[in-house]
Amino acid sequence: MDVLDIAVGVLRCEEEICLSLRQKHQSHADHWEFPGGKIEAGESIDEALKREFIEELGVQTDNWQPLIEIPWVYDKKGEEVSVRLHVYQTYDFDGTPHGKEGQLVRWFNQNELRELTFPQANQGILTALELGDRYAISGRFADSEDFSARLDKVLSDGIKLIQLRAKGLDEAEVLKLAQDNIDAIHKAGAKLMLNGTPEWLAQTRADGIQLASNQLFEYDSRPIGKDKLLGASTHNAEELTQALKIDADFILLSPVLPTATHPDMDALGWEAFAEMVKEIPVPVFALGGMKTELLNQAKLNGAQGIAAISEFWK
Ligand SMILES: Nc1nc2c([nH]c(=O)n2[C@@H]2O[C@H](COP(=O)(O)OP(=O)(O)OP(=O)(O)O)[C@@H](O)[C@H]2O)c(=O)[nH]1
Repeated sequence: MDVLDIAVGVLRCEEEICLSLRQKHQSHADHWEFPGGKIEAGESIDEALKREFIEELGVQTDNWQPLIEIPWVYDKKGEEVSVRLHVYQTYDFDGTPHGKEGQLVRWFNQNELRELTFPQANQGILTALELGDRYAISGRFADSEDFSARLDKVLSDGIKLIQLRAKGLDEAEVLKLAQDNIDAIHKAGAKLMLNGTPEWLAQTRADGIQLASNQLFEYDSRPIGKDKLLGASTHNAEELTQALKIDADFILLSPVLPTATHPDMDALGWEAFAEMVKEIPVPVFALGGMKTELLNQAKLNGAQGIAAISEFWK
């Protein structure tokens, strides 16, 4: 099947994002979209974005940075159409965006986006915009006071996504840790993922659950509501497929590099990681041997960012 390569641009101004409403004669009529369009033969993604923003919105743009790449297959009047959305973002533009093709163009605050109707493939873009590029997983701690102190350090480092993982503790102890620390996490504008079950999640104000790879196969469909985040931990193609089947919002793929936490597992390496991520329409964090200085390399290989225990949990 031929794949249509589409350049998609997230134009940002402080907390706001510029969207266009698709018109009656287009597919996905009356859905909001990030402006963009098909990449023409011989054009780079950057050139396509600059051209589309002049043609559709009358603005000059620059400094486009990659956000996420989304492979998707749409059904168009009974025929399968395969697209690859190359999603980039920028804050750098000149002029006032307006609908040059008669379309409605509007700025929305980022936290209004979940209320709007988008083409289905855009779910991964919304998640990519909401999650940061560093995901801290809790490691060792002596007691609850020590946990809070280490968590404070993570938050003061500006990390916005944290997983509470405490394998030695029972349900009541994990839930208590979540309850005792959730206000500090939310105050810092961060989100808490529980390494646990949907039942645990229901008893807390945590923002989502992170399912271990073996848990993924306990479900045939998404085990929690859309108002919470579903993270899936994976190591191979089979687990990735299952993660998508149960509608995970984002994925951890590991081990990318050798890691002391799982010395028995072979590392994937960046090349295999990038190949696998290319097939995934939601954000994927690289895990295993990750260090802050590898963040750019992770992004170049298609990752949302890096996840780590020892690098972030000091
Ligand atoms: N520009 C843009 N396209 C998107 C988004 N999400 C998404 O699935 N797409 C899909 O990517 C394709 C965009 O192609 P286009 O903008 O050049 O073409 P078009 O509207 O004339 O396409 P059509 O032939 O599907 O009506 C469409 O199939 C569209 O549904 C998005 O946020 N922005």
